[in-house]
Amino acid sequence: MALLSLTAGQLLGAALASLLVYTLLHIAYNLFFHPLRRFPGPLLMRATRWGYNIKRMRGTLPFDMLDLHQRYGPIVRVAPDELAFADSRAWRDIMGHKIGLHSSSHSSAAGAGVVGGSVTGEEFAKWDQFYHPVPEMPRDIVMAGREEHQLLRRALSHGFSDRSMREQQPIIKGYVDLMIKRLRERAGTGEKVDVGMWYNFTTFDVIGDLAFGESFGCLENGDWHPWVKAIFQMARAGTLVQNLAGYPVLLKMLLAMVPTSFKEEREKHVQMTMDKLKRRMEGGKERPDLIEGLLKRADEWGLTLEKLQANSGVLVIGGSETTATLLSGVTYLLLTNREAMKKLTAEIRGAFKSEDEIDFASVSTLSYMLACLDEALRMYPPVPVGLPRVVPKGGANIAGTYVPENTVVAVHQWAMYHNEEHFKDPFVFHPERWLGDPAFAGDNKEAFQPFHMGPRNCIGRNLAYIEMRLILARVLWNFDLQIADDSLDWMSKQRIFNLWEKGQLNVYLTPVER
Ligand code: HEM
Repeated sequence: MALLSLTAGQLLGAALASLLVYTLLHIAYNLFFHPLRRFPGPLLMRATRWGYNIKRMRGTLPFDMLDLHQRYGPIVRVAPDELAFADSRAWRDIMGHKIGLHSSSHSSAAGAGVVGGSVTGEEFAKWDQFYHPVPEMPRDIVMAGREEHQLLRRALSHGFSDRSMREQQPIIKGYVDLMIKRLRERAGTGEKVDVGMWYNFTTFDVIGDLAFGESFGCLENGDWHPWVKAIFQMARAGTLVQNLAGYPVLLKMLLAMVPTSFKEEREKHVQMTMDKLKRRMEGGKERPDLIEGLLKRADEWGLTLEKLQANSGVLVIGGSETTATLLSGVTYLLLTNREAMKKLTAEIRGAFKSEDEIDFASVSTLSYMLACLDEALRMYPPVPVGLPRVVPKGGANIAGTYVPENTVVAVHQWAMYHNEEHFKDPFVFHPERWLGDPAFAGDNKEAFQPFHMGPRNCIGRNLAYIEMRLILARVLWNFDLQIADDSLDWMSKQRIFNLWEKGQLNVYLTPVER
């Protein structure tokens, strides 16, 4: 027995020693022989991916990226095989690589022009360890490979066209009406209201309806739907899964440790969305929503219900949390910049004679509001992290620098937009910078790509703008807002686990008497 345990002990020792030697050799390779060895970065990040992973787990990665760029310059080696770029040329080089396509403009149909474009060169693939860390999960449009992506994008683009959006107006307006009604019930009572939560309820109900044919009932019930709640609960766990994606054995062990109750809960949610989708399908294919285009092609392409459900789900996550985040951000920034709030309130209240006049077309004429939204997108980008791509075979030139194939590359939005190289007074809310104020003539607007560019840019960009404009206009038409003391440092105390961990944004609402 003693001999056996000694042998086992020796075996364990040998295994540990081999692991140690392997790790040291690996670190030595990363530091002295790796093709990226000439790029600057902190020792721990160049030596192992754990430097990066720890920052991600702490929820500070996007902020740390700014420090790293300030210390090491516009290209930083943030992991042995990964570079971060703070040079605006990198957007086009990474996202629009060798592709004769343009980034969408405010007036283009949700980037739909990109859909019809022809891809002539090698696209930078999305990095699976970030986008698809659990191989068993079905791929949706965001994580699909190039060919599948093109098909899905073409089918979905129909629902994002100007015409579809006009037809969706009554659906969206219905939820905004309900949001205002709910806020009115709570306004003027002296009770503070978590306005961020109400924005989330509204955008989830809107996109839930447009993607699944039914809302989540958040506004109706004044409460989070479990499916929506689960997204936030998953955010932190998601970063852990991403960190372990490079270690399949550890990842399997982690996934095996997930409690059965949690798995059951997840199954329940999947089933619930499947049921919603089935009801949507039974209602017929013709409905001016976001999923109609895909349903029409489902039979022809042999799309499974699972695939349809994954794509509806990603529309909800991609389209709701982002929009609600920006609405919370712009509200906070206006509440803490009284002059801007005064100007915007005057613009909205001076533009309309009655609330009925506030619609898709009329809100699009409010230029100060657009500047406020853009400035909020700069200071509080809903996608603050860098979304990693992989350099294709043969390598590529990015921002004037040759980068070898298989390198993971990303532009980190929050860090890019708070960099003085690109924006004057980056930590101050200045909507005027988007209105041609000469004081900001030196700003580098090319650096600003909150919806990304190229064939995989945000398909919902125009929908997002219209929704944000409509909701903000209606809120400021109806209420005077004052921030509650416990939310004064709302923005500065947040951390980021892919998504902003927003916390409550408490305000006092006073109905405007007319
Ligand atoms: C302020 C709001 C929004 C922001 C900042 C935003 C940002 C982005 C970004 C940065 C991407 C690129 C993701 C990547 O490279 O992997 C993206 C993709 C996408 N967004 Fe948005 N988004 C917003 C609103 C919306 C809305 C309202 C929808 C509609 C449901 C939507 C649906 C999508 C979809 C489906 C994709 C994937 C497109 C593709 O891969 O072809 N987004 N978004």
